[in-house]
Amino acid sequence: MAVYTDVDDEELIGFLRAYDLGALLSCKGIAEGVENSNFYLHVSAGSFILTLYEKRVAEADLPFFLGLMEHLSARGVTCPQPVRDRAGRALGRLAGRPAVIVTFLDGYSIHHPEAAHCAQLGAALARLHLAGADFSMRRPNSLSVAAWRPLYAPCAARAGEVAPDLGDIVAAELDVLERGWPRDLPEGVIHADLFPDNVFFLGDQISGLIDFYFACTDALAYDLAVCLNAWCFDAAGNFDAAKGAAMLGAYQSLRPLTAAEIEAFPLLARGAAMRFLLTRFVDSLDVPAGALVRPKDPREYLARLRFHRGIGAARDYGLA
Ligand SMILES: Nc1ncnc2c1ncn2[C@@H]1O[C@H](COP(=O)(O)OP(=O)(O)OP(=O)(O)O)[C@@H](O)[C@H]1O
Ligand SMILES: N[C@@H](CCO)C(=O)O
Repeated sequence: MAVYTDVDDEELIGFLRAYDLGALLSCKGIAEGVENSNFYLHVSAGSFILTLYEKRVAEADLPFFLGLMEHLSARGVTCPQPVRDRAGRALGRLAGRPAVIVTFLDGYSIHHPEAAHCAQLGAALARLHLAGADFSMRRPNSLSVAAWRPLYAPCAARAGEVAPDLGDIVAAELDVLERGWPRDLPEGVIHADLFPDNVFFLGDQISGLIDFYFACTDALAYDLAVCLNAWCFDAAGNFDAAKGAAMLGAYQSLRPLTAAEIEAFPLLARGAAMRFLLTRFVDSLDVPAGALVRPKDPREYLARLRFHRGIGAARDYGLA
């Protein structure tokens, strides 16, 4: 997260009056993340996270995200829980933005995951998919293939600011992805942004998952492709086959992929790289003045996309 919207102490104290959390002790902005404004909230009742939702989160989608966190937690997936006010409402309004208080999770994220962390993540992702199977709400993926061209088009003229060949690669790649994107793979609830900074560890075990604000109903294997991109490449953009095998193997030990998912995987991996390349590119052109945020580098995902374009078949990822 980040801080795009400042919260005035008086207003926060007024906001907290609706809750049974006691007095405000401190509230500090969190620099990590890029999407929403987040604060460590310390009140008499303990430590919490206060989130103000920013541009990419539609207020109408919040019941899906909050309901999903409650659903998954009830099925053994450790994730933040929305705190309800005395009237039973989880969603409030603060500093002109939709706002929610969620429980604080102990743990720390691993910035340079090893193969063992990737295996843990693969298993955690499969458990999330299985736990989400009976979640009754649906939310289409608003950042899937149909969204990429409209996201890119207004910024296309500035592609050369990131890399000389970015414009050519994106143009060619969008055609391929739009033409071949698989439509009939097994679907369910996906996290869609399960990067290392959204996974907490205690010791060598995953202790919790956070940041469900891109969660949606989409192909389960696409979620795995997002994670492969986020966890199994080194800083120079080289694929680490051992990490890939660890993640894919652990996932499949709990939820084996179908033949169609395996066949589609190379294209899903290209699409996942494209999604993060584009949001990073667009965000890098428009950092709000005064925001506490460290924008993420689109070139990391250009390197991944280049790698995936050279892949012949799923077996090159270690999938048979
Ligand atoms: N429930 C929580 N418990 C403890 N820490 C949390 C919790 N939620 C968020 N944080 C802290 O806030 C930081 C930012 O949160 P988060 O990743 O959800 O933000 P975001 O802007 O949505 O980020 P992203 O760029 O991953 O989309 C996390 O890295 C973590 O340090
Ligand atoms: N996880 C994303 C940021 C949130 O969408 C990225 O690293 O680009």
